[in-house]
Amino acid sequence: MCFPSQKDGVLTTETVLQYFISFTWLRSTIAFFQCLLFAPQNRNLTDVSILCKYTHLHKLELQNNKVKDLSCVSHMPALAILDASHNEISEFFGFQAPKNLKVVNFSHNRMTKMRDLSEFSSLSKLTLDNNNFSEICGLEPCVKLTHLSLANNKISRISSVDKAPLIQLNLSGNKLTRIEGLENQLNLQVLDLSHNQISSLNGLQNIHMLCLLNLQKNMISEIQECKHIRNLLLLRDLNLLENPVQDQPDYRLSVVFLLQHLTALDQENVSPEEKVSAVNKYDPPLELVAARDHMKHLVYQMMQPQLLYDSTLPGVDSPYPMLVLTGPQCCGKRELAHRLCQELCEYFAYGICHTTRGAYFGEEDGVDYHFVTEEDFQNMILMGKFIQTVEYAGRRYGLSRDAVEEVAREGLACCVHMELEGVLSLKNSHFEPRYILLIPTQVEKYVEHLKNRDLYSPAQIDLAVSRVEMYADTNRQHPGFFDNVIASDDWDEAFQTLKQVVKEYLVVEEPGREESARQTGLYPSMHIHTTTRTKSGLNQDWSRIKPTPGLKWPQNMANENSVA
Ligand SMILES: Nc1ncnc2c1ncn2[C@@H]1O[C@H](COP(=O)(O)OP(=O)(O)OP(=O)(O)O)[C@@H](O)[C@H]1O
Repeated sequence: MCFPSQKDGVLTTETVLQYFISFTWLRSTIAFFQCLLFAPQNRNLTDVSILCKYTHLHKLELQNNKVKDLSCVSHMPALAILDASHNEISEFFGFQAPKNLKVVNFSHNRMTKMRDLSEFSSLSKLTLDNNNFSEICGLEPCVKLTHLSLANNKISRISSVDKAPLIQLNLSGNKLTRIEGLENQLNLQVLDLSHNQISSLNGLQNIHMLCLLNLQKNMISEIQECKHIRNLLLLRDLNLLENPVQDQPDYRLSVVFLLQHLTALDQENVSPEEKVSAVNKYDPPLELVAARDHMKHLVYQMMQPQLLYDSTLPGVDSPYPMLVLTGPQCCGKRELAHRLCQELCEYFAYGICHTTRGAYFGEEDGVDYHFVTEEDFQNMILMGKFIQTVEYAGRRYGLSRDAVEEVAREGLACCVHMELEGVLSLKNSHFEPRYILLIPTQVEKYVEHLKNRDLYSPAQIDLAVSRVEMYADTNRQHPGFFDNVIASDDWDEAFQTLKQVVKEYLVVEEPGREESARQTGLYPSMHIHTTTRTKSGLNQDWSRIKPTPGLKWPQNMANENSVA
């Protein structure tokens, strides 16, 4: 389009005057031009040299012309804002520096090489999109540069931006293969690295102010890459569209789980429901795990032909007496369970769980555990054999109905040891055991003990130690959840306390008669002391039992043998 005053793309005085906007400020009584705006856009201008005369220009907008030479800017010492986008300029800052030049837009030009910008240290916003730069350089002196955009160039490395206090950086549409040189960008809030060939998010760990990260159309293929940005707690908006990672199963839920502070992922809001589903899937609360476990075994059990378990029938007044020792791995509960079953063998027998882990040296199949294969364990689940199961350190453990039943048939109460997840699951069942927590109170001693066992890797030791607090916390948060809590630092002491506690449960009547009864084969009546609690810690009774070793308990034994 040609203007009357514009001949062959040459800017003339008439045109200049047409587009001037001037502000007059009064300082004392003298009026003078302080700031001028000029906007001859879309005019096919090729020559703007006439602007040399306008030395007071504050803002110059020349976008969408055909300007090649910007040397006129050398005569504008007051220039603060320069927009020369969509022109044909090939020289990068080919003019003397206006002292206060702050904002420059050279996008859509023909620039190929950056140069040292020492004279342009006031620059705060620099837009260089759609040029032909293959390297970022010369920006070190720009210590006020907060916005830098170099989209759609040919840059293959991030460099030279170390000292710039960037808030926004756009390097979309380049040839980047990795994220580097951003370690010191502590203020960066918006980062656009879309349309590159980046395959890892490594390098973003330190950018703690980052709020928006665009990585659309890159080469990120692993969900685990999100771990590099997991600690960026201000990150709200992440775009991973058109990356191979999107083909991973459960991609969205996994990312939402790993980055729970996100409010938008791939240009879609992350809903609270999604966050809950993600947590329930990847780190479900213990209660949920237990409820699922219980439900699973109940369903599989119901699918089997129903058996009448005469020894462990539930009853409102007569729940089967059972003792559960719980606590972190290797806190001594297993040893104490065995010892208790030996010393109080007329009341208790050890409930042998199943496990998929291999036997340790000295362990016996059918004594410590039933050692089974993964496949056998799975089949047992499908056959409805288990009351509860857990996965611990990659191995599976389960208490079978038969294990309890075997003990019950002997007229004894079953004593088992298990982790907290097992307790939670068991609390959903009709069994109403006594739960005794054995907890290490001296962590160093506990660690020492774990190490001395020579069985556990450092990761396993860390896991076990980290769970001590979980037990303590459960005890604090849910008073009554455990019937008793015993410090397990010294196993002998712990055993004495345990025995005493258990004897308090078992109120043996007329102890003097015990010996004569034994001699005559008649056992004293004994009942388990009644206290008030429930599955969650309130109102549960242990029924009175009268064990007759070697004999099968009658179905309604508890009622028959109740001691008034
Ligand atoms: N059926 C079960 N349900 C829940 N937890 C169980 C079950 N059986 C065993 N466990 C627990 O799983 C954890 C790992 O058991 P494992 O026997 O492999 O450990 P360990 O190294 O011998 O330690 P510990 O001396 O505590 O048994 C232990 O804390 C154990 O009590």
